[in-house]
Amino acid sequence: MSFDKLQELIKAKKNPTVAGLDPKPEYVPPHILRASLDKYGETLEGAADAILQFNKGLMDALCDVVPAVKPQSAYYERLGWQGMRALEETIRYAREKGLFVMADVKRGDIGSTAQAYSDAWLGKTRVGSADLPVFDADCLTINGYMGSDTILPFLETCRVEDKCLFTLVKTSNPGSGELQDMVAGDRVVYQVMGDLVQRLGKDDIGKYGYSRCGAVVGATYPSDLRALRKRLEHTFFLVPGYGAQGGTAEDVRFAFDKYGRGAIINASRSIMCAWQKTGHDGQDYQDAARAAAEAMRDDIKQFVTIL
Ligand SMILES: O=c1ccn([C@@H]2O[C@H](COP(=O)(O)O)[C@@H](O)[C@H]2O)c(=O)[nH]1
Repeated sequence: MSFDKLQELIKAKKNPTVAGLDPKPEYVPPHILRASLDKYGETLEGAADAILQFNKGLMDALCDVVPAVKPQSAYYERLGWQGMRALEETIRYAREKGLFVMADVKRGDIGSTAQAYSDAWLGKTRVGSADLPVFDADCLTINGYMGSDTILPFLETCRVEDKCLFTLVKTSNPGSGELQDMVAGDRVVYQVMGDLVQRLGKDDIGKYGYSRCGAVVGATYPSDLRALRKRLEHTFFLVPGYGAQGGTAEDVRFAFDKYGRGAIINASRSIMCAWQKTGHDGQDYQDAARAAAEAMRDDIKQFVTIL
């Protein structure tokens, strides 16, 4: 069970947080960006090289503090195929460093296309008689709002490959309530989605009590987070929205079960861009990122004890 592996890494590092890798060239310290642009010019290749070097430096600094990284595919896609190559190399490097890789791609489509996405991100692509891993993440975010036929192909790949998923349930953005909070019979839409996620995962529960089918639940709606934790006892949560979006440790404490398990809290910009607040031109970006990740861990530890 892949959430078992994640839970064990969380316990070993005493840290239920994940560092987001959402790199824009503007977030890369000037000395790294300059070196890549000198080598490749002001090109997509230059920008992709810069974000890859930045990611590697961040992972070197963070790999003994955080259990996981969450690269957000959009920041790599915007640099074309060179960006996607940087993402593939980022994932490979993370795995070499013993980090659990959560690819944030929020994919979802009809069953046959969902299968192709899950081959690409979690499984293997068949070429002749060979089955070839592609991005090979440990875990994936998906958008399951097209229904169970979208989620099931991903879940089947997870079962075969011993991996796991996070499906969007109640997202952290200001407009999430426009659709997700709509009343649907005796429930609201995000509760319907949460119940579906829990039902689809229920036959494959790991040793810590969680299925392979997790949920994304934002830190920015703490009362919904608290109610969902009670409602979805077998569903592991990915909780974005801490830090840059205003979520606090007091808010995210509701994501955990009584053993301090069942959730991982994400922060991206507040870790990656920590160097921009130190006034040292980015030469200290690794120390700054590490200090930000340790501060987040210690902040959450005030409210959550991991057993
Ligand atoms: O509801 C959601 C779902 C996903 N995200 C993603 O998490 C990070 C948050 O980044 P910060 O810089 O820590 O705000 C980003 O990759 C989002 O795409 C989310 O924020 N909310």
